[in-house]
Amino acid sequence: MAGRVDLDGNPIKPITICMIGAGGFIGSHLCEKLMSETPHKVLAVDVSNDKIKHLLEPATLAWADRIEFHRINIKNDSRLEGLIKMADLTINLAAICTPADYNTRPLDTIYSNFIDALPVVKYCSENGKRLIHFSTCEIYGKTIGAFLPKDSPLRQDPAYYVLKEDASPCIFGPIEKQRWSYACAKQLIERLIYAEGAENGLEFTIVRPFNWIGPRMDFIPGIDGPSEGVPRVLACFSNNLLRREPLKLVDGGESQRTFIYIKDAIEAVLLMIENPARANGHIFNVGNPNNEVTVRQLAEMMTKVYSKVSGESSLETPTIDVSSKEFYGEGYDDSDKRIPDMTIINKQLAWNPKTSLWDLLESTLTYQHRTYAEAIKQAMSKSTAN
Ligand SMILES: NC(=O)c1ccc[n+]([C@@H]2O[C@H](COP(=O)([O-])OP(=O)(O)OC[C@H]3O[C@@H](n4cnc5c(N)ncnc54)[C@H](O)[C@@H]3O)[C@@H](O)[C@H]2O)c1
Ligand SMILES: O=c1ccn([C@@H]2O[C@H](COP(=O)(O)OP(=O)(O)O[C@H]3OC[C@@H](O)[C@H](O)[C@H]3O)[C@@H](O)[C@H]2O)c(=O)[nH]1
Repeated sequence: MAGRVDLDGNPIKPITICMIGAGGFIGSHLCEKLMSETPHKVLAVDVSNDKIKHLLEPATLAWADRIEFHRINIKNDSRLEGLIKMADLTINLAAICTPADYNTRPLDTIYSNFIDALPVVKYCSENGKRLIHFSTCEIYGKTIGAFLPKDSPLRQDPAYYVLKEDASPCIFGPIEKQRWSYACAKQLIERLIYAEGAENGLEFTIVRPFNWIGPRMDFIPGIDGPSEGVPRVLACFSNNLLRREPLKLVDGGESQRTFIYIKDAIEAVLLMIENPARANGHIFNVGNPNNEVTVRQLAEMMTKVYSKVSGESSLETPTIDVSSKEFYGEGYDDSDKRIPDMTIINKQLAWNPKTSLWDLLESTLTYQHRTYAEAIKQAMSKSTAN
């Protein structure tokens, strides 16, 4: 760790980071990176620490004095301001961020993504502390191209679909499509942070993740999460593969996504943490434009990769179609296509993703198989015995 320098060749000084939502998917990978590769200290705030237990125990771990867990619900805990004051930088990851919740629990979604984030912004601004806030690629909503006729040649023109931080509009559906409650709440908190920067000098960076995936994402229903719960697509498809049931394609699986390996994305976040002069005042897309697939293609690729890593044959009927109403309920809607423009992050942080979709699925599904296959087998044999 000695002799670490930033992108401008200046030595990096150890800092204290208040990380809110540190016990989640992204937080767990960020904590791991900070502990193993940097001298920084983390005040890890979350309601749960299951995903970072391996970093907290035993007390003999090399970094034991650099990470502290605080079980705090930021909705109602007066200790939050003290922790933000103690830190040099606050990173806010806390949110409800699974699409199945957006249309079924819109109030919780809006409170979590807007109201609960307000005190964090306020404490940072009032105490002159830097903030890295996690927003989302959903902020772009639908592409302009989605409104063109299906056979329009303009649909092939990147001007109609590539998503640029400083140029693309935010296009959401009508209010009754409650899917957009999340994107809209994230948009308003972005605008508030931006305004705090403009009017009160808050030093901020906003991150817009584009479908980061990897180990520890969400939960496997009935194993380490509620049996009726619906996680994001990686965990849904992993669950289907582990149980040898067909993968469900919502509305034909035609939507497109670009997936990025969590470890590539974490490299970008570390650059933001350690290069404040280059990151402050910016909004960054963080994704992998080279890894675009339709959800159907993702299902096909995951089926192949899982068969390779588990040694099990694929099902004769690997996928089935399901309507969004049946799968998510009333008020669901979808983003059609998400390709991040990379100009700003390339220019400011000289960062690029590295891992192909096949490779990232191979390491992630190896983890899923190793972690869950046995537990699923036991749960399934128990339920057939009953
Ligand atoms: N993973 C992605 O691809 C992705 C994409 C776009 C945006 N994001 C954003 O990144 C952030 C982190 O996402 P993630 O994938 O790690 O999700 P996650 O659900 O795994 O992590 C969120 C964490 O925040 C915690 N949390 C929520 N409310 C809290 C509260 N009131 N008090 C304390 N802790 C609370 C949860 O317990 C959880 O551990 C979110 O803001 C999300 O909107 C993620
Ligand atoms: O079993 C499933 C699950 C999901 N899907 C589809 O797969 C696509 C991706 O779904 P995900 O659950 O990963 O979530 P989305 O990409 O739509 O949204 C995510 O985007 C970025 C973040 O802000 C959030 O983590 C989440 O809103 C959607 O089109 C969804 O309808 C299926 O076809 N089958």
